[in-house]
Amino acid sequence: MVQSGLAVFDMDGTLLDSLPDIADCVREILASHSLPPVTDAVVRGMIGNGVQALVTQLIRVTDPEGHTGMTPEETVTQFLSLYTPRATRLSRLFPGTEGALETLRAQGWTLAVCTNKPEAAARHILDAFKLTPLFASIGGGDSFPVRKPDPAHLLGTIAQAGGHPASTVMIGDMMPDLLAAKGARTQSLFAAWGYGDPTFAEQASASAASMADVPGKVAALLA
Ligand SMILES: O=C(O)COP(=O)(O)O
Ligand SMILES: [Mg+2]
Repeated sequence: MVQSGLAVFDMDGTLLDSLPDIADCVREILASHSLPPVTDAVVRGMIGNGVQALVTQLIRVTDPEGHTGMTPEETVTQFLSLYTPRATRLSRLFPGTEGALETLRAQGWTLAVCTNKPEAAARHILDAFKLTPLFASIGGGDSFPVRKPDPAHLLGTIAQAGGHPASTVMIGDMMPDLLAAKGARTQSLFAAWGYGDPTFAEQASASAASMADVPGKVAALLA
């Protein structure tokens, strides 16, 4: 009998390789302020803490002296209006994602998403990939008063899915995912295929090299 519980997935860098669309929107914002473009590699390290954090880092890196007058508030609005409608133009699920989710469901796991992305954008993306029906709850970065790394974001997502922290594994690629899991007292699985530094694995209960590894790894964590 396979041990099963609740598997909570982060989105960007875990389910979805969202970097190409996010980086394109970032470059469009920079061009609108006559600033030079940044590479995908620069943007990669800015993803995972929510859109406010991405914008704050972007302004710090590209316009540290404030010559353009771009403000975090206006830039968040600009980013969301550019990104939300085209979030799946270039972005793709990581290899093996659909198969891993189907295997988990067949083994009796309940699935959820806990992302710092705004809930509307997250739902738009899951709908586009026809994944929405697989998830018992979708906790976005604006669904609760706080977001990862605050454990209340993960705990709220778990409660909405009808789960319990003791039988939950949080799967994610960045420190906010692993810190939220620690705070919520769930198991955690580091998504080594994502955008995080490999050393983040030290902060997780276990590490997976690819989506295909996830069903076996989460089962082992709850055994
Ligand atoms: O940084 C974001 O906006 C989203 O990141 P997450 O899906 O990895 O939580
Ligand atoms: Mg992530």
